[in-house]
Amino acid sequence: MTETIPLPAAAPNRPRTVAASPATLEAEAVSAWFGDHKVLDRVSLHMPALEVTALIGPSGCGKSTFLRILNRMHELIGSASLAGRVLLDGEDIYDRGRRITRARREIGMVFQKPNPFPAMSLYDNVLAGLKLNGIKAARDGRDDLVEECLTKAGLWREVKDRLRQPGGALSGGQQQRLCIARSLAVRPRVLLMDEPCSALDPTSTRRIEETIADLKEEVTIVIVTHNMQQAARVSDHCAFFLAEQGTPGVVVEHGPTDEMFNSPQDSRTADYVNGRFG
Ligand SMILES: Nc1ncnc2c1ncn2[C@@H]1O[C@H](COP(=O)(O)OP(=O)(O)OP(=O)(O)O)[C@@H](O)[C@H]1O
Repeated sequence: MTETIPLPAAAPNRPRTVAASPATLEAEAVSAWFGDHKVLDRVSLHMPALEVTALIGPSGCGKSTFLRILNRMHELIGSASLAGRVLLDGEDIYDRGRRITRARREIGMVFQKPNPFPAMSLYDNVLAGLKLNGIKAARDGRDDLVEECLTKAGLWREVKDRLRQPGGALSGGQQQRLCIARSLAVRPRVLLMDEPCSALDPTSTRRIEETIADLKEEVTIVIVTHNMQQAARVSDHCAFFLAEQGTPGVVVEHGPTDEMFNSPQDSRTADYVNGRFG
């Protein structure tokens, strides 16, 4: 089925439309398996609208698996299964009556490694998600949509005079911002980011962090990061995941980021955020 999404008005000096409406995500008792290997055990987490939630924890504790469950990408893996519920503003994204494509459109994902279409123009890269999601953008609104998304992703000024160049011609950090622009074009309500800066240099990392700060006004953000300084800089809330001695990952503690870093309740959280393990 083809859908049409609201595009910016074409008139000059128009106010920019902000069509996205950030939503609260709620995970309720989420467990996950690959075959009979249980990797998450009853994870419940409130991820509020208009805020950035960081998922932190040592390698292999299930952060990426949890993130992929939040937009129904987990089920793409043949051996994968799950239990529990994920609510987007109170509606279960796994409800039988709900289309999987709707969850993927409303809850976008930015990956660790920037993945623009390298031979496709910057302009078409931004619009690529629309086609993939079966969304029709009116021809006369496309220029405005491309400008709007590149502006929100903090890339417009750097690329506005070379929109016909290929995506692969950009630096790694610019490619990652192009991917963010592509995600924004379908007006997601939540943006999931899986270690979006781990392949980037410190300057590009800082630019992405600035972009995250700007975006949280219009899209709920959930980010996985191994970088504790980054979690402290960008997030409002943090959840600390841990899988001890072969047991499935659980959330040991979650709460406002400053409390998690300055006065954690659990000694394992304190040890982790202070770099004593992981
Ligand atoms: N496709 C898969 N098939 C089988 N097992 C998997 C698959 N993906 C992840 N796992 C297992 O699930 C567990 C959790 O992995 P996951 O990648 O979610 O952890 P993580 O906390 O994101 O790790 P990292 O920080 O290293 O990315 C690990 O034991 C991992 O080996």
